[in-house]
This record gives sequence, structure tokens and C-alpha cells, in this order.
Amino acid sequence: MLGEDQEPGSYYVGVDVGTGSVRAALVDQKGVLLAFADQPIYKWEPQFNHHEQSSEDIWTACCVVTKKVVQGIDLNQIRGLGFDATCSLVVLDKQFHPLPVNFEGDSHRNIIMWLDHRAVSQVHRINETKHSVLQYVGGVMSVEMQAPKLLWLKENLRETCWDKAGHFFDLPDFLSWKATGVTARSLCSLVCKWTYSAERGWDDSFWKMIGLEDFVADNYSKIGNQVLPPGASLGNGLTPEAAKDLGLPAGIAVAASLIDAHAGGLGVIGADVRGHGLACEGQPVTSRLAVICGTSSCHMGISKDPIFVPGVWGPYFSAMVPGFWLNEGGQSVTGKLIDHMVQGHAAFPELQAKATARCQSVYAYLNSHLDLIKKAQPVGFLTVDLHVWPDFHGNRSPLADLTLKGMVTGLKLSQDLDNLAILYLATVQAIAFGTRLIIEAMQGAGHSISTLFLCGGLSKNPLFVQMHADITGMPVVLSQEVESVLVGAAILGACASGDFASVQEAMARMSKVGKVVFPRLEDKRYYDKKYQVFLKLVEHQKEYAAIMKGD
Ligand SMILES: Nc1ncnc2c1ncn2[C@@H]1O[C@H](COP(=O)(O)OP(=O)(O)O)[C@@H](O)[C@H]1O
Ligand SMILES: O=C(CO)[C@H](O)[C@H](O)COP(=O)(O)O
Repeated sequence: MLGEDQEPGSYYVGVDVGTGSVRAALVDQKGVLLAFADQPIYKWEPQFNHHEQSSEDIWTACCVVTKKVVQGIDLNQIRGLGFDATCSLVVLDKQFHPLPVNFEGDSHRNIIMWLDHRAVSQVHRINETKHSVLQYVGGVMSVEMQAPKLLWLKENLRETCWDKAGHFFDLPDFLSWKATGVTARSLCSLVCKWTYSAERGWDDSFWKMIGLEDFVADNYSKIGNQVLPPGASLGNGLTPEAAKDLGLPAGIAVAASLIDAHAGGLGVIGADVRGHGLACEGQPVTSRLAVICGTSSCHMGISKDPIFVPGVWGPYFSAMVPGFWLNEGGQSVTGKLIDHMVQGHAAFPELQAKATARCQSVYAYLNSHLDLIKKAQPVGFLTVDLHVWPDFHGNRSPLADLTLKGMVTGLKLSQDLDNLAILYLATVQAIAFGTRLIIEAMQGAGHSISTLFLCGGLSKNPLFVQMHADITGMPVVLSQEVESVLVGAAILGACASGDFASVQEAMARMSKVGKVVFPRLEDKRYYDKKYQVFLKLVEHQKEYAAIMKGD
């Protein structure tokens, strides 16, 4: 039931475009999800490390899920619409038609996805410039950001793409343009992925130095010369054409967007934690770290003053919570790594068959299987002699080294289900150790974090959550709404509608604590030892590379 201080029946629609699917939700003023729908989206990998999507396919999926969540609702009650999406690069020509980002000339595939690593040579050259903008991305630019991808397009697809291009959008900004016709970019995407400064704007010298002076010459019209804070209302709201596509009324407020991890941050970080026995109770919000765990994991920590953390993206001003600086740590593949390890194992078909017979997900089955084989020990102790280094797609933070590879030590001549379950456990633990390494880097640079707020697909996995608590030694807060990223997107819509005076107010009203998972402190010694091994793994990997490089 709505409180007395609330408008009766005011709803917001949040749309979240993840790597693997598009989700939408109808959300009320208390942040409760009244309807949810999802729809998978296409991904292409035409070559190793080239990952592409289609903006038309994604928009179509947004329309399908939005129509579903508003079915049966009085449309006049919908006050605002917010989008978030992965930070993939969308390319359109001057008439806003898709352009190919591939050698095949397939213009349907007009998105270079965030996890695409084609621009390795370009990012090396960008990093060699040591330009001052790099201070604001942790000291080293990631191959997953937009500048190297743009340079790759100029150097590799000059005629078919670069010369014809009229608009380069971050995916969240593409969606808000599609809904409103407004090409203004969100401060979030430009600051986090495009080197824009909230205080100083674009830095001409950077673009000239890296060979993309074209943008300076036309006053950044192709990459954005109008910038709005996330949650700001765009133009005249939803256009009649987009309204028809989405099944919503024309003219409703549409917000400047957020990148998906940042929407997850808004969805969880501002919750009222009173009464849960948490160290962050009564402490500033800067003691909270939002960890958004899907295909990748993103670690969002905020501060009142800028904090420079080597290898951790940022500090970015006002890119997530207005008025706060943001540091963003990350692991490029987490959900994708778990899927990869499990699906690639010889016992996967057996696992699938058994999980299906029990109407369970393979992860629920594996978790119960681990409980069976652990006997009297805590489940985490099953990996005493099996250790994983999780950087199968390079290290995003805090080592910022895309050449790093995955490692497994402790393999046996076994391919049975027990073996698969224990390898899965070691992978989950390795991801949690990676989070511990990121937190230590952030703490070392001046952050003071006591509590983790987890969301995203992996937060539905109780083993993943417990391992993050045990291995970091911090309590993990899960939100009342599992789909907290969608709450973040709806918060944007709520702000754009004018129903809340600020993003902070909307966060406080719409994000809610659900379950709290505390660390098993009695297991600390075991995990401290495994962490020592974890750190040795990367040290050894670097030694091996040095040996092989030598004469
Ligand atoms: N119910 C679940 N139990 C365990 N893991 C899950 C569950 N649902 C999703 N996942 C994991 O979450 C990952 C996807 O998370 P999601 O947030 O949907 O990703 P994205 O936003 O990148 O599309 C998958 O790789 C899978 O490993
Ligand atoms: O770099 C990002 C955020 O800054 C990407 O958008 C993110 O890592 C991809 O998100 P997801 O794993 O949820 O699909």
C-alpha cells in the first residue's frame, strides 16, 4: 500500500540492457517491482576478441519487454522512463542509420561491445602518450573504453564506417536518443568511458594527440557536445514514434541514462540499513561498496573528495551519485567465466540432465551437490589444493593488465560431477579473491569500506554471495528487489518525472535492504592462506612470461 505522503499509483518504467538480455520493470514509488519481463539479445563473435551486437535488435527487445510490463496498467499512471545499458559503442551514419563495425560490412552489427578487445594496439599507443586524462581512469586506459575502439574504426574501417559516421553513442545514450530524439549524452557515459571531465569538458589535446583530431574540428558533434546529469529530463519526453514502439504514452518524462553498473549502484547504495547490525549504519554512504555482478563484476565506491586508485577507474565526478566522486573497480568476466568453466567441463551434460530432472538451475544443483560432498567440513574447504586465477579475459582492476590469462592449479585425472562441482567452487572463490584485491587497492588509496551491497544475476547465487562475505570478511547486503539494476533505472525515470527532488532522495526512498549475509569469521585463516596462494599465482604467471620472453 502506498504511504500517505505519496501520489497514489505513480509508476516508473526501468529498462536495463545487460550483455545477454534486456530486462524491463514497472516500479512504484517505494521501489517495489510490480512487473518484470526479459528477452535475450543477439551477440556475434566474428573473430576471437571481436564482440558485436545490433542496436535495432536491442531496441526491438526493449519494446517487447516494456510492452509486457505495462500490460493491464492505466498508462496515465506511468510518470517516467529510465534506461541503463552496458557501455558498448553504437555507430550510426548522418541519417542515424546503423553502420557496420566489421570487415564483413554487415551494418546490422553496428555495436562494438564493451568486452571487445580488438583495439589492443590502439590502447597501447593511447597509454604511451601518458596524457593527463589517463589519471582519471586509474592511470591506464582500458581496451574496453571508447577511445581505442574509435581509433580502431578509423584505422581499419575508414571507408565503410569511419568516413560515413555521423553519431557515435554509448549504448545508454543511444537508447535515450531513440526514445526522445535528443542527442544529448549522459555525464555518466562521457565521463566514465570517453575521457570527458564534469569540470573541464573535453580535452582537445588528448584527441589530437591520439590521432582523433576529427572530433575537435567539428566541436565534438559526433560524440556529444551537450551533456546532462543522469536522471535529467530529456527534451519533450517520449516521442510519438517511440511511444508507439514501447506501448507507452507520448510525452512521458525520459531520463538521461546510466551505464548498467551505475544504475545498479543507485539501486542499492542508498538503502536505509538501520536495524541490521551493519558497521555502515550511522556511517557516511562512502563506507558502502556496490558490487554489480553479471557477465562482469563492477565495484562502485564513492567519496567526497577525489581518490586516485592505481588500476581502478576514476575518480569520476558526479558520474553515479551527484556530488560524489566515483571509483569503479572491475573484473571483466565473472558470470561469463563461471558459465565457461561449468559448460566446458566433460561432466556438463550429466549436470544438465540431473538439474533438469530436479527442475533446478545448474547452479542450484551444483550448490546442493557441494553440500553433499563436503561432509563435516565447511564447503569452502573443498578447494584446499585447487586454486584458480580468474583473469581469462585480462585483468581490469587493480592490475589493469589485459595480457593476463586464467590459471588453474591442482587438476586431477578426474572428469566426474564432483570434479566439476569443486572446479566451479574454486572459480567462484577466485572471483571473490579478485574482489578482495580490488577492495584492498581502494582501501590503500584512502577509501574506507565496511559493507558490500551486491546485485546482478550472480547475486542470485547463495554460494557466490557467501564466498564474497567469507573471503572479503565483510557483510554482504542483498536488496529486497533482486533486480536492483532495474530499480536504479526506475529511479532515473522517477527523477526525470520531477516526483523526487534529487537522485539522493529517490535512492533513499526506492532502495531497500532485503537479506544480509555475514562472513563466517571462523573460516578466516583458511581464506587468508588461499589468498596468499592467489597472489602467488599472478606473480608466477608474470615470471613465466618473463622466462619465455628471455633469450
Ligand atoms: N539464478 C541464478 N543462479 C546462479 N547464477 C545466475 C543466476 N542467474 C544468473 N546467474 C549468473 O549471472 C550471470 C548473468 O547475470 P546478468 O546480471 O543477467 O548479466 P548481464 O547483465 O551481463 O546480462 C550469468 O553468467 C550466470 O552465471
Ligand atoms: O564496463 C561496464 C560498466 O562500467 C560494463 O557496462 C559492464 O562491465 C558490463 O556489464 P554486465 O556485466 O552487467 O553486462
